[in-house]
Amino acid sequence: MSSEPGVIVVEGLSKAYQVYATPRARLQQFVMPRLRRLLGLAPRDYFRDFHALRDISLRVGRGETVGVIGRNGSGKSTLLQLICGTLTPSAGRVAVQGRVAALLELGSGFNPEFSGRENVFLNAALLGLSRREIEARYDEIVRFADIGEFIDQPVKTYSSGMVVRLAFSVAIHVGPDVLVVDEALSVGDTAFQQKCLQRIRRMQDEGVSILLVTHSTNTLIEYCDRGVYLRRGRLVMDGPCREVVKAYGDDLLAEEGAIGVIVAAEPEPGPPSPSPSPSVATPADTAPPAPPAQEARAVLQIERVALLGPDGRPAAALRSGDVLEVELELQVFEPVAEPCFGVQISSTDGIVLWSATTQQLACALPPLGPGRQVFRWRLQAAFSGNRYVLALGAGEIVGGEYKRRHRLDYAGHFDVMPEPRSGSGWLAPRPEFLAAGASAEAGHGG
Ligand SMILES: Nc1ncnc2c1ncn2[C@@H]1O[C@H](COP(=O)(O)OP(=O)(O)OP(=O)(O)O)[C@@H](O)[C@H]1O
Repeated sequence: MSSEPGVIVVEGLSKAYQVYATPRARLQQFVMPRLRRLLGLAPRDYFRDFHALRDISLRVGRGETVGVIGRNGSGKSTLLQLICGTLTPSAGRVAVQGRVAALLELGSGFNPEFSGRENVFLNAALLGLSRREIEARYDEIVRFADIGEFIDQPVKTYSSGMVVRLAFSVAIHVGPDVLVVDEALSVGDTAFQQKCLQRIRRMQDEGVSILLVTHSTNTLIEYCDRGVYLRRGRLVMDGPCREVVKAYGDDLLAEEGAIGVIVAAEPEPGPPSPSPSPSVATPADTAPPAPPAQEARAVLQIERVALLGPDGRPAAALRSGDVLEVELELQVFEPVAEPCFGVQISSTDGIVLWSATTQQLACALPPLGPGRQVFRWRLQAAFSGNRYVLALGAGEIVGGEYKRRHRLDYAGHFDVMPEPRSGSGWLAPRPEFLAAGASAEAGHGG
């Protein structure tokens, strides 16, 4: 690690949780060691250590914004909590300079019995502001949170969005040196998220150091100076955002499996089924999931996807311009009068490159009866050398509009091999560069 000073310095940080196999083991751990000691026997443990974080070192400099990315359970929240001091490390050290404002677990800093107003004063005081300082900022805090009359109601009556609005507003108005945000923004509505991100930009300009956990690779690339990638409690990469996003995307795709793997997805609600049940994740070549329970039926469900190359065989790599077929097997639970299918192609960092529905493409499809059916999207891979991620949807036209009943956010991916003497990126506009000749007028000086 470099010897540069940091506003946040983390060195050799580890956190182990004690995990009990059963509630009984927890009770045994409470009682038995004392008993064994009384009996003169050597104590033994009834738990095992689970390492949520292992040997993490990183620095965040003044005015720097660092984004932390990783799959669920990779240790992101644990890292943030250790940095904020709400958890104690099992090994290593954390040093943070200045006032730290944190948005950790939703509303974790609020007392639910107190009103919003009382919580503002309580929170800001805990962050070191005097009563006079809080009074001077109070109106601005309330204006930014924009939760109306709720400010005088107990926080336990707030929606999760309101809690985030107030918590974020307090955090940004206490004049922090360090802002730590754990995915909290994803709870707010889009307009509020934008307002927060604009404020984050302003804080960056003011030299606040920011540590941000995000699942959005776009937010990482757009707002962070550096990315930190955690995988199963270990820091596997600390570097430029695009490289971190690429490594994360590669791992994600590798772990989800090769072509034809279906990830779990929620069928979307639709009449006549009252409440849909989640589908089961199944690799393409294993048995399909059992149909949803009778009382919680979905209209239809995509159960298998395969990506086929120009020869009709499963393919993971294509040449630019090849024809690609995306085969999907559908389980239809209820008759569908006007079926409709959607397809979306994205980059590995989640940017939608193209999407379409059969309705947009004016493909009139016959009604579907209950049972299994197989369909194919035929597409041309008119793309540059890169990796592409597919999402699929299926549903029906109701009142002239596409109502999606099931979506697979990840329905597979494919690589288009880079061609010699071509550009890079996503599009393949088949460029040529021509010398079109000098204009006669210019040549004669007008
Ligand atoms: N109190 C606890 N006792 C035991 N294990 C825990 C405890 N808190 C967290 N863990 C485990 O530690 C690991 C890391 O959890 P953490 O919440 O830090 O991950 P994360 O990357 O923030 O996940 P997510 O993206 O889902 O929020 C997980 O496997 C989690 O189950």
